[in-house]
Amino acid sequence: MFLHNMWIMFVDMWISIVDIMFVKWGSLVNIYIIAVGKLKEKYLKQGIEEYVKRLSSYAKIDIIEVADEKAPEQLSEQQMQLVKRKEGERILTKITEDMYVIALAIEGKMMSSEQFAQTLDRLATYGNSKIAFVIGGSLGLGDDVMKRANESLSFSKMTFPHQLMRLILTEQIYRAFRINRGEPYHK
Ligand SMILES: C[S@@+](CC[C@H](N)C(=O)[O-])C[C@H]1O[C@@H](n2cnc3c(N)ncnc32)[C@H](O)[C@@H]1O
Repeated sequence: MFLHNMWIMFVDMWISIVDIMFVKWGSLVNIYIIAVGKLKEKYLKQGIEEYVKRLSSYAKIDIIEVADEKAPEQLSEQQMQLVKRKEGERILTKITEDMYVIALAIEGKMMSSEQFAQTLDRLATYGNSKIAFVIGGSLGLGDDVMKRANESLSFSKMTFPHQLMRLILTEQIYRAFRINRGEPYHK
């Protein structure tokens, strides 16, 4: 009986280790990029496709687009809030309970590529196999999405167009996996 219990414990422990390694090293990491609006520019599409292809050996990447609201120049503060709320509702329907959500926001936390790589590594180590990055529309992300986010990430104090942000993000995720694997990557 004692030996039997020891054997079960050993097998359980081994399964947990294998699970952690799978999640940590990519095979079970699912990355979602939830973005407002359609990607129109061909050169951006090509760039993103290239990084998604390169990333496929590390993780599964899903890019989920939600429709944007029309946001003409002369909107009142209230109308802008409404646009962000409607877009936010669409974003939230794509987020499941088990996702770790990182909202991209200018006022979010800035980090180096190495720190970003460590963040992804830490998430994978602690079993977060579903990581969702959220990119807002032309007016940014609404309060409800920011509340749901586990953390927010800034790529600088500058404002980037949301379509370009997708390309920058996919490149940085790819760079992070290369850093975490200790694989060469041009500086
Ligand atoms: C055109 S920007 C929105 C600008 C809007 N005025 C704001 O303050 O959020 C569209 C989206 O791209 C992302 N974005 C743009 N610049 C960023 C930056 N420097 N860091 C992180 N995300 C950024 C954010 O998700 C933002 O919601």
